Amino acid sequence: MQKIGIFGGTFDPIHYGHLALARCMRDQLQLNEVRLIPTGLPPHRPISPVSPAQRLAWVRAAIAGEAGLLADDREVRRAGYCYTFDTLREIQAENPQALLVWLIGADSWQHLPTWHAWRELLDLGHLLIAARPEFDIDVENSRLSPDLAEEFASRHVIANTDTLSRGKISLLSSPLMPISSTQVRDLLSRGEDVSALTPVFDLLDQSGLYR
Ligand SMILES: Nc1ncnc2c1ncn2[C@@H]1O[C@H](COP(=O)(O)OP(=O)(O)OP(=O)(O)O)[C@@H](O)[C@H]1O
Ligand SMILES: O=C(O)c1ccc[n+]([C@@H]2O[C@H](COP(=O)([O-])O)[C@@H](O)[C@H]2O)c1
Repeated sequence: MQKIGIFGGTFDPIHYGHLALARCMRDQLQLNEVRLIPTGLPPHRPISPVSPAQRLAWVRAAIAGEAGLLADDREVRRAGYCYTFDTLREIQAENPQALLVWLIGADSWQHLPTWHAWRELLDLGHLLIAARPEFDIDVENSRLSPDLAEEFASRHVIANTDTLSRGKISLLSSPLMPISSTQVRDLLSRGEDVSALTPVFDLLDQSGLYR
């Protein structure tokens, strides 16, 4: 069965943490491809002054020539808010035989109950959650909403190539990466070197953005 990885983000800008996660899901779960999908108009955060087209261009540059990683521009082209539910449904309709395997970080996971049609969204693919420093994914943790803990308990499986299945949730076995777009933006605004944090440091520099 074809297995399509889906990794949505603001990518404002893309960094090595994003790349590591995309490679990790591709390799560990033997996905045919992983689509990085920069969001256009995000429903849950302030609009970035950096255009969707610019963020997409950096994603393209960051993954150029890398087998199995693709940039998908559908959310950049979409008019109105970008909901992951719509994105997964579209990709499934275009690939009726494929299994969708979608990834979010632990911070996004904590906020999932605020997402559009979040329970139905969980039925559309196999969700992978990536650990992130300072964001707990421990389902015993009292800060996790009871609704979310309940969904996790009923859907959780250990991720491997045999257990991948629609409607399931797994923790991705990925290294903890203390890196964020916020950190990249902050360093750039102070004129500091970000070459250790993102492969597109030279393009960021040339753009003059975030200064
Ligand atoms: N270092 C990381 N570890 C785990 N997950 C991450 C990491 N960086 C980003 N993610 C996840 O990748 C997805 C897209 O992230 P996004 O593009 O918002 O980057 P970000 O670094 O979180 O940005 P910002 O600092 O602007 O919030 C989100 O689900 C987020 O949780
Ligand atoms: O569908 C939703 O309601 C929804 C709400 C918040 C975030 N998302 C998606 O989650 C991904 C990560 O979002 P962010 O803000 O952490 O970059 C990105 O693809 C967003 O489109 C989706």
